[in-house]
Amino acid sequence: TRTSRPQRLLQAVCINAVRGNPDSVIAAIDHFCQNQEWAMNVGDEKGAILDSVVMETSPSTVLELGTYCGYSAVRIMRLLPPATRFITLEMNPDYAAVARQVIQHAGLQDKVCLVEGKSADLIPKMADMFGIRTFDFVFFDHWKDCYLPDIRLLEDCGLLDQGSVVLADNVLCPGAPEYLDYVRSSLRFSSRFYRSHLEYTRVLDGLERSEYLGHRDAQRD
Ligand SMILES: Cc1ncnc2c1ncn2[C@@H]1O[C@H](/C=C/CNC(=O)c2cc(-c3ccc(F)cc3)cc(O)c2O)[C@@H](O)[C@H]1O
Ligand SMILES: [Mg+2]
Repeated sequence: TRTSRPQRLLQAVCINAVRGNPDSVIAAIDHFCQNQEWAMNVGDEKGAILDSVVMETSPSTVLELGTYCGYSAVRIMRLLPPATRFITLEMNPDYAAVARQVIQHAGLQDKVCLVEGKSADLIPKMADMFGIRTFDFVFFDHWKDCYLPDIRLLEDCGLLDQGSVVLADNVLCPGAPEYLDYVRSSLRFSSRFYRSHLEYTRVLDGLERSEYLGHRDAQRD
């Protein structure tokens, strides 16, 4: 096929969403994925949980791993006050290009900082590149086998502070078992699971919210 699924998703946004209206962009993507083609956006059911965790955290600095088409970036940014720093990392240039246009259609292009590259390469550069000391809120929605190495990397780079919240998508489907074992057994995190469903389906899935408790030692046995 000539166009990719992200390009067809972007087309649906351009046709059906009102420029400058983030909620209409979210609705257009959800409609496209429910009625035309499934795509791996966090979706409306898990998206509502994402919204509530963002709002209760009221973060000053936000990091997202795995922009894809920009759906969760729009969901998060539409809730943030003007001064909030929002950084999203995407390794695939084609997806990044679609995401920039989706975010622009929502009118949020001045708020987004979309960096192209791999999380493991970029996380150690966050302080130097953006003068960010710590992130108050981090959303994991990239390759599931990167969740564990990347939360360890965030800790090692000192990018998590006491009270920082890491919210991870898909901990049941496709699943991130090693990540779950780690955050649930570590004395440095307090974790809780939000039961939900895989986007646009009835398949069980959920989000894990892990709050950083500070630099402690030891593991829970
Ligand atoms: C280390 C690194 N650095 C930077 N960008 C990175 C990166 N690793 C990946 N990315 C980027 O992030 C997105 C990838 C997201 C991966 N998400 C999923 O695999 C996923 C899959 C499903 C799913 C569930 C049931 C099924 F039957 C099929 C699929 C649902 C989901 O919600 C998912 O998130 C994609 O845009 C990729 O380029
Ligand atoms: Mg996901």
